[in-house]
Amino acid sequence: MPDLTLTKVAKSFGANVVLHDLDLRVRDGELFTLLGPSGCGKSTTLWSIAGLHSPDRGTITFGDRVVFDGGRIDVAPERRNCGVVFQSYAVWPHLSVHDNVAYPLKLRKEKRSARAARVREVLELVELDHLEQRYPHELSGGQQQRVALARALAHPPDLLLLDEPFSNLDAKLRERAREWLRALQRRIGVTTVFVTHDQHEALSMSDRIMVMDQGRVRQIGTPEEIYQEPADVFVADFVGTVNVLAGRAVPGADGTARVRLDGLVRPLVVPAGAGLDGDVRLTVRPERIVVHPPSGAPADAVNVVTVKVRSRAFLGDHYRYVADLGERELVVRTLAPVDHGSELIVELPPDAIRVFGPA
Ligand SMILES: Nc1ncnc2c1ncn2[C@@H]1O[C@H](COP(=O)(O)OP(=O)(O)OP(=O)(O)O)[C@@H](O)[C@H]1O
Repeated sequence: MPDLTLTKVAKSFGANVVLHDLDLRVRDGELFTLLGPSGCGKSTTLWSIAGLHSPDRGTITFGDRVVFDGGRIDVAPERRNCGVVFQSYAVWPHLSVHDNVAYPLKLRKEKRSARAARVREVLELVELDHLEQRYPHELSGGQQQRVALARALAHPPDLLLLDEPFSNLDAKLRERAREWLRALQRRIGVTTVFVTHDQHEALSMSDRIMVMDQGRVRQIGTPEEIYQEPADVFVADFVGTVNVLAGRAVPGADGTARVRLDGLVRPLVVPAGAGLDGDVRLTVRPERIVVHPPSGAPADAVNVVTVKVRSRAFLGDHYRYVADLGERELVVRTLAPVDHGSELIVELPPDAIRVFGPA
């Protein structure tokens, strides 16, 4: 399977600039996810790769094959050899499962016997071989989506392109579908570009994620890098839950870095070397905040503050509290049950804090 490279791909619809000189490289065999809010240009990127949109500028290559080059080269979608699955199942209602999957092979004029063998093979792959003669209306949503996937794989594609393929499935089924697809993708090793606006989906399935915002790349990294080392506040906030606290850096005489927050008596100690100056924003994940018992925090704990619980939600495996921290709110995630209105002694460990510039 080839690498996929996009170089300075730009696309506008009228005055609306949807992709700003996008650069990305998907490695051979990788499951690469485009993640971002609605309208950020994920589908436009995927469609440009598939050849369903022509970018205004830029280059797209599959390995050393140029499929798009500034309009001089624009290989037709059916010659790019991409398997594409969209959000809507887009299986033909009047064709059986077998005939849906056989269709692309028929178009390619493959021999009947080879066709039948390949259909059987991909239906086994998606675990639908026992439903070969059924029609789409006799299948569940998840099964229809697997038919669409089998059809995309029927003629082995160089690239598999998936645009929110699970969004019509309910939460439980979706979770199973993710695991199943990830295992299948690993097994067949097809280079895959996956579009979603669901951070959990992106984190759980991807080798690497590209976070997009308004047609620009915010960050490309592994799920761990994106979550633990976000490039900016947008990424930190879009992927997972994060507390964003605006404050002002104060130079520490002892070489440590500190940030003063309105309403807090003592400035917070933040990681040294954070390059602090003037207005800053701090981020801290709710699960990194340590909750101490009412008897208090150990003497060596830093950034210990008492906060008042304003609301609480029991979420089965943890409680989520929203508490007042000075003049702002702090989301805390913990197993400890605490009443609404009571006080919590919390610690914001410096290594859980990341420092960014002002908004
Ligand atoms: N054919 C089109 N004509 C005009 N504008 C379009 C067209 N397709 C997309 N757009 C606009 O381009 C922008 C990006 O759309 P795109 O579908 O790529 O976003 P997305 O990130 O996939 O969003 P979603 O998650 O909602 O599908 C949006 O502002 C959208 O309205």
